[in-house]
Amino acid sequence: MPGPDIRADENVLGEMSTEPTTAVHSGVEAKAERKLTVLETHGYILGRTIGSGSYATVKVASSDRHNCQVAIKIISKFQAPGDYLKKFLPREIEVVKGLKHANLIRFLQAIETTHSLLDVIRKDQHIDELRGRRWFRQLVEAVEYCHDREI
Ligand SMILES: Nc1ncnc2c1ncn2[C@@H]1O[C@H](COP(=O)(O)OP(=O)(O)OP(=O)(O)O)[C@@H](O)[C@H]1O
Repeated sequence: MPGPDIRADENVLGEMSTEPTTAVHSGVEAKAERKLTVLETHGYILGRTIGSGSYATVKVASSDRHNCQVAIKIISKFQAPGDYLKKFLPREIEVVKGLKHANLIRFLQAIETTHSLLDVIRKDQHIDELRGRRWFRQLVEAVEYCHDREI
């Protein structure tokens, strides 16, 4: 993996939420505020795309914590094959983690995100009855649990 001028490398598994939301602050002025993305909560401000591979998109970002620019490798767990996620990617991370040389990229961290129900529906588009029934049961059980506690 090349990295001529960007020395840090970041592996991100999963997808990031970019959906905006609004929050109302107490005080004189009510101000609209955007929900932070997963990367922003880790102190990274995402920039332009600098490359793409078979299963990843690589973007440049600035890091508050590291006080430098980093490369962020974003991998969709929906799109990448199981073999890559379970075998090749962990191996790549292990190898890169062990590299400590002035002229090579340095691995900083991996962030794995989980998928929301909306992500699954967007991807699969059609939810079969078996899955729909299972999810609905889980939902009803959770609501019942809350109701039992008078919530
Ligand atoms: N640390 C980095 N610094 C700068 N650019 C990078 C860095 N890592 C990756 N890139 C850029 O992103 C591209 C995609 O990288 P990625 O590791 O996903 O795939 P690849 O190794 O090029 O190919 P493949 O997916 O087939 O193994 C690279 O070709 C390179 O241009």
